[in-house]
Amino acid sequence: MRLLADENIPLLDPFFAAFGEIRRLPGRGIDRTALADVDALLVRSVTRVDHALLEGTPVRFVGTCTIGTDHLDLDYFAEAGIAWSSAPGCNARGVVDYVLGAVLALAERSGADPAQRTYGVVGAGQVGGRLVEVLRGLGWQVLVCDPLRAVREEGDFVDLEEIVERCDAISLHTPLQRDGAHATWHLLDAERLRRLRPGCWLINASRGAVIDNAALKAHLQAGVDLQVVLDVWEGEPQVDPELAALCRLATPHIAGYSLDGKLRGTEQIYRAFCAWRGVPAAVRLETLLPPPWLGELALHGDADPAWALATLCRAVYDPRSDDAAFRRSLLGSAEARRAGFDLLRKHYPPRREIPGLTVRVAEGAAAPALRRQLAALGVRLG
Ligand SMILES: NC(=O)c1ccc[n+]([C@@H]2O[C@H](COP(=O)([O-])OP(=O)(O)OC[C@H]3O[C@@H](n4cnc5c(N)ncnc54)[C@H](O)[C@@H]3O)[C@@H](O)[C@H]2O)c1
Ligand SMILES: O=C(O)[C@H](O)[C@H](O)COP(=O)(O)O
Repeated sequence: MRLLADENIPLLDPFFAAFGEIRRLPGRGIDRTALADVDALLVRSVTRVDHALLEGTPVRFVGTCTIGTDHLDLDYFAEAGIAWSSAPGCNARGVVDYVLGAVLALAERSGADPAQRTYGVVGAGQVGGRLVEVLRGLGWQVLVCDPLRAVREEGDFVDLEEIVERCDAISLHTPLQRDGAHATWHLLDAERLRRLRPGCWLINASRGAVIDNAALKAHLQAGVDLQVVLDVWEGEPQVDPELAALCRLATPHIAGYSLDGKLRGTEQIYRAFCAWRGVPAAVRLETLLPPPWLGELALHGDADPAWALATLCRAVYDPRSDDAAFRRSLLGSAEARRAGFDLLRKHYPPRREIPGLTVRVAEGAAAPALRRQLAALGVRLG
């Protein structure tokens, strides 16, 4: 059996070497010629996998080690009888940690208390759903917009217009859907951007085109008070440096790039591949995932919970370092910027997730509040 894989997929050998030959290529370099004798294709999000790529090739299985599937032509797969799988939820926690880090950075910069804002989460699936749980667990006010969930289940959902009008921090977590009743392409268009509350924090770690980037740039250039954090960009890997300069935080589509999330992505595709082959999944991620690097910490029982929240989150991950590296990469030519976007992602420093922490809290006046907060963050209590 021959497998072709994006070279940025980690742990290919431990999970897939037993099945046959594994060839590796940059995800953007995978073409029909490379697939001429390939049975299974393993990608991340940068390879468009459709009729044009697969027609006439022997590929019968496609796995994407990512949450997003907007780069896959699923209708064509169904028509052509090609088995496929994505990795739902694999890096959702990485994105939650990114949003927390972004919120804390915006709060520090503006002097605002993050606990006093009204958060709006748009899209409450694997990522947004976890984010809502964490924010509400912290005792923060959160409005949730997810029209697809709203028709399926009881719950406290609001529409997008209410999010736009009432929230002073909005985080987008929808898939990119170009058409249909719940299309998300340019969900935040010029008109909705205009109606955002002054001083609003707007975070996009979903897909670039969920916000109309040209409209956003024009809006920011007009001097509107809007604090924007973008991890994803229309047209990436080409990023508009003028738009990036207008953002408070700008990163190269790495919100979900925790080491844990990337390895989970490969494992989930390995499991789907084994199921497709009809063989048991013998390799276990637990044996391959390194232990948390920041293991155990102790907090004084009188520690200020707001200080503890910021300190613990930042100790695990602070998106400002990714922002600084990305801004440096945007100084060169258009070609260098495009290459820089992919290089930063290819050589991304391993980062772990907040729930890997174990924290002991000594007895003290703030101990109950600290324990509640740690539980909300998903931290283990030692
Ligand atoms: N930046 C990153 O590194 C990164 C990492 C992971 C995922 N993502 C992106 O985030 C997206 C969300 O991930 P997920 O795992 O939560 O996906 P998911 O499919 O689990 O959840 C998406 C949610 O959005 C809702 N939704 C769909 N259309 C909507 C609309 N018009 N308005 C409001 N809600 C709508 C769905 O009902 C669903 O509950 C992915 O599709 C992917 O594009 C980005
Ligand atoms: O959809 C996802 O899982 C994320 O956007 C993921 O971070 C994409 O990873 P990439 O393909 O950019 O390596």
